[in-house]
Amino acid sequence: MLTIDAISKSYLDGTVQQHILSQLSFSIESGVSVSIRGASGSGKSTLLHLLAALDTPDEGRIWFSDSTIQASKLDIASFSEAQANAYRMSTIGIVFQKYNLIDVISVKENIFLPAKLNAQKGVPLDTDYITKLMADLGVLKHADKLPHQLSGGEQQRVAIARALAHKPRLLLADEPTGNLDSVNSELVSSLLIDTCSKHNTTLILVTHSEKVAALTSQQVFLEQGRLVSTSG
Ligand SMILES: Nc1ncnc2c1ncn2[C@@H]1O[C@H](COP(=O)(O)OP(=O)(O)OP(=O)(O)O)[C@@H](O)[C@H]1O
Repeated sequence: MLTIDAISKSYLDGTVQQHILSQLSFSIESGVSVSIRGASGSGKSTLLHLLAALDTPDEGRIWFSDSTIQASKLDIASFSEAQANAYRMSTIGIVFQKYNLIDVISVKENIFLPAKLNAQKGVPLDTDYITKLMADLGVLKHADKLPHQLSGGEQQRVAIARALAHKPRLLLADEPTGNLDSVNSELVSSLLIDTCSKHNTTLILVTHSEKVAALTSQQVFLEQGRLVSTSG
C-alpha cells in the first residue's frame, strides 16, 4: 500500500512562499492503477517527485509497503541519500512525457541498459521476463532498430518496457502519453495499465486526459495542491 499522509510542499519564489501541496492525504492499494489529474500548476509533478524520493515534503509522511519488500514499510519522506538511491534503483520505475531513449543504441539495448546496470549492483537480471515484457508491449519486433526508426507511440512503449525491466513495485508515469494523439494515447495508456496490473505493480499515472484517467482503477483530482475528489 502507498500512503500519502498530510504532505505539504512549498517553494520560495523570490520572497514569497508558494504553497504547492497542502496537507495532501490519500492511499492506494498495492497493484492498483491511479490517475492524478488537475490543472497546470496544481502540483502533480511535485507529488511524483516526492514519491520518487527526488525531493522531500516540508511536512507529512509517505509510506510504501508491498509483500515483496523486506522492511514492513518504507518511510520514503525520511530516506537518507543512500536509501533514496537504492529505492530509485530497485523499487520504482519512472516514465516521462519525453521518452528519453538513447538514440545511438538499439531498442533492445535501451530496455536492457538500466536493468544491466542494476544487475552490477546485485539486482537480478531476468532476461526471459524482459523479453516477454517486450512482446507484451509490442516492441520485440523492433528490438534491433534505433529509437528514431519508431513512431512516438512505439518509442513510449519502449520507455515503458525499460521502466519495468527491473520489476519495480511502483511505477510513476508523468504524462506518459502527453506527446501522442488521442487514439495512441489511449492505446499506450491501456497497455501501460494492463502491464502493471499483470505484474501487480502499483501505477501512479499523471494525465490531463479524462479518457486516460477513466482507464485507471482509482482517480485523484488535485486543485491548488489539495485533493478535491477521488473516485474508483
Ligand atoms: N523546484 C521548484 N522550485 C520552485 N518552484 C517549483 C519547483 N517545482 C515546481 N515548482 C512550482 O510548483 C508549481 C506546481 O508545479 P508542478 O510541476 O507540480 O505542477 P503540475 O500540476 O505538474 O503542472 P503541469 O500540468 O503544467 O505539468 C508550479 O507553479 C511550479 O512553478
